[in-house]
Amino acid sequence: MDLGVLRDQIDDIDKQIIRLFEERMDVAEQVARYKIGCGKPVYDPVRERSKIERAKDMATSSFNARGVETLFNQLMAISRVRQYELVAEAHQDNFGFEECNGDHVGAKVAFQGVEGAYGHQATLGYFGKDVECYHVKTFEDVMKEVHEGRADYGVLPVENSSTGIITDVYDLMHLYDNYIVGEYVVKVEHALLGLPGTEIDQIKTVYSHPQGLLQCSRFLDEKPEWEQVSLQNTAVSAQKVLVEQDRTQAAIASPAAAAIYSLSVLKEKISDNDNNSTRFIIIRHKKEYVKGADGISISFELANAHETGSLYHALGFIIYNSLNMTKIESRPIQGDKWRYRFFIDFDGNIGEAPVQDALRGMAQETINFKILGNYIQVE
Ligand SMILES: O=C(O)C(=O)C[C@]1(C(=O)O)C=C[C@@H](O)C=C1
Repeated sequence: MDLGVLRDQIDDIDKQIIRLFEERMDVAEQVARYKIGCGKPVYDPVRERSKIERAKDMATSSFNARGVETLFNQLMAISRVRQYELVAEAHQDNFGFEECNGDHVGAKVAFQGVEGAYGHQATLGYFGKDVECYHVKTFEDVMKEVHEGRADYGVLPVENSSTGIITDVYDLMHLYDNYIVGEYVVKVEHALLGLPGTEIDQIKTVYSHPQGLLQCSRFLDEKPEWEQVSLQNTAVSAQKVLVEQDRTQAAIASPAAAAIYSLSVLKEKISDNDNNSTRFIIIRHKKEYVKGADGISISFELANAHETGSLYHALGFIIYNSLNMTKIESRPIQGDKWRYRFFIDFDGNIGEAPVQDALRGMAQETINFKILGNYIQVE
């Protein structure tokens, strides 16, 4: 047996496959034009399922039947991507998002916590001083302030570099009709704060946001006798220590909070990770994006989540449009056991054709699809 001869045979077969593939794609384009004309959706799962069953039946072994299934799944996925491209050319649409200049002078901005919280730092860092900022109690309150129009913008933490995503905010982003218009990263430098004159040995109770306690777990592991109490916010914790005037209490919060609440820094830099940073999103009750926006966030659910390749197919629209996916998270869907909602970030601007094509494809082939926003990413 000669390898060269066998490879020549494979090359000949491949040539035929390529010719037939191109012929198939030509017909798929005609189907797309027909569908554009009558408004029929590109994706037809019933046709795809019956097509795959028939194709499998034509195979002569069970191994080949599985191969045919994979092959036809891919062929039809590629065919759909091309069809979506043609749909995008026929209907340029920004999914209701409008380009804006991002001017926010005089705007009202809501953040969660109290003055001196990391959310406050993010607000000042992103907007500067020419906005009117105020604080509310919970993340959901921020969502409501923005949704009901009392605030023009809201500021919410979504992710910490050491502990991962802030799950409550992810879940809320899906529930409220608000959109991400920007992001800001705050370097989190936790410190142990107490009343002036307090010795570390006197401490019995330490307050912080659950994330603050988690992010300083190595330091806290050395103090097993301390009671750890979670509060809404790091700055609320500092405020509590000031109000209660009890030297057995301490707070984990920022040095900025120490200055605001007249506390002393008993020990600085107690985070497990020196590079501890929190990413905040800036939200609005408007579908808008600034020129140069280069990051898109979306969320969706899969109708057939337990079918092999369903997530892969949804993500195929990002890959086939040569877009760079930067993040994927999943969250359980409340009340729906073992079902998940996916949150995906990828690079791009909503005005660009490949982005519109990917969005249109995913919107049609997933359920509860939402474009969460298009904004300028922070490195
Ligand atoms: O038959 C159609 O409606 C097509 O668009 C063609 C095709 C295919 O490539 O076979 C592509 C997408 C549909 O989901 C089903 C099948």
